[in-house]
Amino acid sequence: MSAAPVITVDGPSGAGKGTVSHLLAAELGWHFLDSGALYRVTGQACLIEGVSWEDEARVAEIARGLDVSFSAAENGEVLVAYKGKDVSAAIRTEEGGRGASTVAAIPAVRRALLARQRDFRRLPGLVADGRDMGTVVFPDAPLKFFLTASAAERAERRYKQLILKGESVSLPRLLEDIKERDARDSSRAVAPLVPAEDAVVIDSTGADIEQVFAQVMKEVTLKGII
Ligand SMILES: Nc1ncnc2c1ncn2[C@@H]1O[C@H](COP(=O)(O)OP(=O)(O)O)[C@@H](O)[C@H]1O
Ligand SMILES: Nc1ccn([C@@H]2O[C@H](COP(=O)(O)OP(=O)(O)O)[C@@H](O)[C@H]2O)c(=O)n1
Repeated sequence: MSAAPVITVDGPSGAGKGTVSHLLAAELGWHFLDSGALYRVTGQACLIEGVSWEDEARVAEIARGLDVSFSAAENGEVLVAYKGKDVSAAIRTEEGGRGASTVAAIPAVRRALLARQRDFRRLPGLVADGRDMGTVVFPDAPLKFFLTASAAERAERRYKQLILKGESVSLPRLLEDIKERDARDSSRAVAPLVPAEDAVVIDSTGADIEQVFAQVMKEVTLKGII
């Protein structure tokens, strides 16, 4: 039997990857991989276990043995647990994002999480959201997207999202954070954030979710996936 098909959705923070990937997985009835959540849980596990994000050997050890589980809440939201304890809210904070991008720069951490990500590939198909889904984890995916938008617009989207969750955040600080994270993700030696050569690049600056999703569905149809 041939491997299940994969559609990859990569791009920087706040580009709309999670939103578009969820919509696409629901539309196709496919599985969904939130690879960022694995890096976020690794960062969170370090905080819980008292391991510094900079201690590469110990962080890699945590990633190798990561006791993480995903389940669906009654309201349809995805619950993420570490050692059986709900960490869904903690991993989505600004600090959670910083931790994730710090531990994600450690090559041994990326190696440790590779097989775990590939295990999500199951029939009828997988939508995979991340930074290196199309370049490293699923290079043979038949359809790859790279979503992007200006840093200012992505910071504003993130600002609204965190304010709605009741976090007190400042827009200038978020913009700095996004630029810092872009630089760290793009310049790291292993699996840097770059579009795959065969990716469809969509810049959503000034476009709303419906417009972006329509563009994505057009490509899905062109590829004959539906
Ligand atoms: N094209 C868009 N226009 C406006 N807001 C968007 C768009 N795409 C996503 N958003 C909003 O921006 C925020 C970040 O989107 P998200 O999908 O979490 O991005 P990513 O997964 O790339 O970090 C969410 O609140 C989402 O509703
Ligand atoms: N495939 C992936 C996914 C996330 N990451 C890292 O994990 C961090 C958090 O990822 P995310 O997708 O949850 O974050 P957002 O794009 O939603 O801000 C990113 O800043 C990346 O540094 C990665 O390196 N590779």
